[in-house]
Amino acid sequence: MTRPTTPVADTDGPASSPLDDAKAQLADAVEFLNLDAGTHQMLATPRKEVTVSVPLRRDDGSMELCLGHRVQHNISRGPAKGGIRYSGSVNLDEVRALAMWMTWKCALLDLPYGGAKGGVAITPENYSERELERLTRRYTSELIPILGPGKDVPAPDMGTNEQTMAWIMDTYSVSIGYTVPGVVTGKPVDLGGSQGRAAATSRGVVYSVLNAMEALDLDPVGSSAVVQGFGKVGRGTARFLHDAGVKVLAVSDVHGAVRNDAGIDVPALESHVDAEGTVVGFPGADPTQAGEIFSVPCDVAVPAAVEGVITAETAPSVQARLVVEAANGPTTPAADAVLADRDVLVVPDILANGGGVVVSYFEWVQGNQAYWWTEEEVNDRLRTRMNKAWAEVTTFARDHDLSLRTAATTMAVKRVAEAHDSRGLYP
Ligand SMILES: NC(=O)C1=CN([C@@H]2O[C@H](COP(=O)(O)OP(=O)(O)OC[C@H]3O[C@@H](n4cnc5c(N)ncnc54)[C@H](OP(=O)(O)O)[C@@H]3O)[C@@H](O)[C@H]2O)C=CC1
Ligand SMILES: O=C(O)CCC(=O)C(=O)O
Repeated sequence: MTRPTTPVADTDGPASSPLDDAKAQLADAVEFLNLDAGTHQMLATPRKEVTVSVPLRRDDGSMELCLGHRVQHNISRGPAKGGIRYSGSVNLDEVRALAMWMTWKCALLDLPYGGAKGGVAITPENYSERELERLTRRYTSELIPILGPGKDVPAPDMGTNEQTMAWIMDTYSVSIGYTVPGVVTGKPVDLGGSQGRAAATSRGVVYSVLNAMEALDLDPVGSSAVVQGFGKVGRGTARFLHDAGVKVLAVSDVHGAVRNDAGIDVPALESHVDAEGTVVGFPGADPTQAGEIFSVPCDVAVPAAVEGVITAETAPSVQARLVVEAANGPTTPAADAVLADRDVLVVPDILANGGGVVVSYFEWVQGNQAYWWTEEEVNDRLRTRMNKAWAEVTTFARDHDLSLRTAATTMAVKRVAEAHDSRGLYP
């Protein structure tokens, strides 16, 4: 199927940029913690940013210049950590926001990492596999001085996957002169990837859904959900919700959306997507407006695509009792306020989608020890970490009368600021 030139967005456009949103969330935490202006500025500013022009030889012999970025937002608690995104909408400010969210996510989940994100402004569907390999290798070569298992460890994000990580690992290793599996996570299992990493983000999202349902006294069996995005995260989330007895009423991707109020047969939809490359045309559901997916009446709405899709304008039409953020930054601060007024509980991205980086950490730990865990061990440890973070955030929110987002961000910011201070006065 041809990719639409204008992506199907669920709003008329974000009311604020992801970086504005991330900075507003940080400001709330800084205010609560009463941090000084200098510390606020330090936390609001990336420690290192690299922008590279990547010359790409297309298969037809022509040359194209692609712009790539890597932003290391913070390294106070350990090496920078975070995914690499390939998308036509990548820009430096977006990468800055995503890197800042990674810092808070790693701190919240108590991982020994700072935060980073990378991106290349290309639409991967428009490139052949050989072109993507050349692009990835050249982008990696440009970044080699700032990457490394103790410096900055990329992982997959939108538009990238295990294969991308294998190319990065190989390019880095060839340059260093020996194999360095710990330079990336989210690798193929036969190259030192972890069991359970591919499904970890979705699994963690569903643990968050189940924890939040328990808090709202909602029985998962027979409850209902909608999922925006049917990629690595959205697809697994829909599948695990289905497995937990939740009826998935609607899903969308960049091409459109499908809806079945009796509940979509998610495994059948997965087979359809494997064959057709999109949810559109699935015979077990009706076509519906992708832009209206969050107005479908249901218990849980899961944004699992891009930032800024729930805005002050669209939040009043959200029908769910719960929004669980599988995507990074899907809800703007103005939308948060609208949802709070309407008693819609929002489980924030840095908590809800933390399962991916938790298992990336497990992959890094296993690689460092050259000792591999079973998938069951990985999933058990993931669940323990997610449940611990859920308990900590909900307790902090209750004790201080904060939203889950402000509680989570505040806890994370406090940990990062304290790590910075502990390292001494002249770091
Ligand atoms: N991968 C990971 O481990 C983690 C990812 N995340 C976040 O989860 C989100 C999804 O990432 P991931 O699943 O890896 O990415 P993928 O590239 O695997 O999938 C993205 C999905 O979103 C769809 N999509 C893209 N733009 C839109 C749009 N405007 N409206 C509706 N659907 C859209 C895509 O459609 P199509 O298939 O048609 O292209 C695709 O189904 C991102 O916000 C990412 O940062 C967070 C934590 C970890
Ligand atoms: O696994 C990782 O290191 C990071 C995944 C990611 O990019 C994210 O959590 O947003």
